[in-house]
Amino acid sequence: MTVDAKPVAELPDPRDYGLAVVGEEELPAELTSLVAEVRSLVDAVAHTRAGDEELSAARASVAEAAARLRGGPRHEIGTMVRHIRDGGRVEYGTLTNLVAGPTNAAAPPLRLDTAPEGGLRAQVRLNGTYQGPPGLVHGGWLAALLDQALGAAAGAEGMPGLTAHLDVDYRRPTPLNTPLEITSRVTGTERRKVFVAAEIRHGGEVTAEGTAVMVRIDLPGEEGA
Ligand SMILES: CCCCCCCC/C=C\CCCCCCCC(=O)SCCNC(=O)CCNC(=O)[C@H](O)C(C)(C)COP(=O)(O)OP(=O)(O)OC[C@H]1O[C@@H](n2cnc3c(N)ncnc32)[C@H](O)[C@@H]1OP(=O)(O)O
Repeated sequence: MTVDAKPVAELPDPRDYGLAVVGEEELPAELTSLVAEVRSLVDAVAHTRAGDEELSAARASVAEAAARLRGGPRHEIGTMVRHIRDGGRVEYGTLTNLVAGPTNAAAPPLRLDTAPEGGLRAQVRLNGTYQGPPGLVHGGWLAALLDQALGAAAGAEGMPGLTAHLDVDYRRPTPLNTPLEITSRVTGTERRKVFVAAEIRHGGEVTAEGTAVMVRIDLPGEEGA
């Protein structure tokens, strides 16, 4: 279904919306490796069986690290990050996006690239901190992954927007600690609505799939278009 399609030829520049932008390549390697270390820390804390002495020493180290970082210069909330993806495609996302933000240690993170068959594709492996039922990925988290892949598919076609409606079907249990494939694409447009579809697969089988209506953000100067 493609009615009144209005894809934006050029990606909107978040600076036109008054948002700060940082290039992914400008993030210090020390910061990205710190984020990776914290991801590993969260997993280690979640599953540790250490004794009181070890736990107390670890708590003191973590508190000291947090104190070092808390007072320093910070990116403001809403700062966007510019990624250069395969083939030179430019993508903007929020720096601390819960699913894909490169400085968010709570994000896996998800990196979506252009798929040869069209749309976007990513591989992700979720550790035990994404657990819902025993040994399985939390359903709310699967919905978050799908939402991100759906929004990014619209964004990749120059139609960034907000999710107005999200439908998720859980087809099979999704295991932890194993490669998952995520795919997404635009299936149609109607005025400001962008229809998108996405799947999560394990071993080639769909474990969860979703569709959404994204409502395209008005570009400055085209309100009501
Ligand atoms: C800022 C600059 C950025 C620049 C570059 C960015 C690049 C980024 C690219 C890519 C990465 C993105 C990855 C993100 C992924 C995660 C996404 C999220 O988590 S989004 C957070 C959760 N969602 C919300 O918080 C929305 C809350 N809702 C709203 O704000 C409004 O309801 C909104 C904007 C969705 C619509 O409000 P209205 O006033 O603008 O528009 P109306 O006139 O109501 O609707 C427009 C059309 O949409 C339909 N519509 C509205 N709500 C619907 C619904 N729930 N279901 C179905 N259709 C709906 C309406 O019926 C209308 O359709 P008709 O043209 O008349 O046919």
